[in-house]
Amino acid sequence: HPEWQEHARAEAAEICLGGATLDVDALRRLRIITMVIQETLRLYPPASLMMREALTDVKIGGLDVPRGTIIQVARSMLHQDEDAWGPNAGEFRPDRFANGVAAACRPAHMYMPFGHGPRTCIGQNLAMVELKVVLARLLTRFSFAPSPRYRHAPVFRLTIEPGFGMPLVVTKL
Ligand code: HEM
Repeated sequence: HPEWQEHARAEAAEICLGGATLDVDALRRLRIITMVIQETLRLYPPASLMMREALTDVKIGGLDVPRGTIIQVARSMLHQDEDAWGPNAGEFRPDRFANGVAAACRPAHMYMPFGHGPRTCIGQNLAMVELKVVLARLLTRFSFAPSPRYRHAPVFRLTIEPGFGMPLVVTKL
């Protein structure tokens, strides 16, 4: 999606002007980069399975779930459900997050790359800061394109990964 790479680079260039420190205020202003990260974590949630054990007998909708059952939910199914996200759920459209997660899908907790509830990811803010800093710094120095050898084949190992690696053509700007 070279057009989004360009938008993200323009934003990074403006905010990192003259090697400016990426402090809290600067990170907050990286709106396009935040949307690009959110959309990437939607389509390819690295931690793809959510697992929960029923501690008591419980009824979920019309389903009787006995105590001790392990329930696994595939995050990518929640993240691509057209009822929640609309007919373009399968497309890479970072602008769906322009007005926040609550406006991007209904109900809002259908988006959960970092999990949900009391055991939600403790490192999510650190992860978002790292991703924003690394992307902003790299985008102002280099441009990226997939190598002709790249084959799009996401696979589930412990996390969702590119099945045959991620060879890139990196050009110094
Ligand atoms: C993009 C990066 C990351 C993703 C997608 C991610 C995703 C997740 C998910 C889905 C869970 C399970 C939440 C649940 O069951 O509801 C989790 C738990 C956890 N994550 Fe992350 N995580 C990321 C980065 C990090 C980082 C940077 C740290 C630490 C520095 C971290 C530490 C943890 C810990 C300790 C838990 C267990 C929390 C608990 O059970 O109470 N994660 N993460």
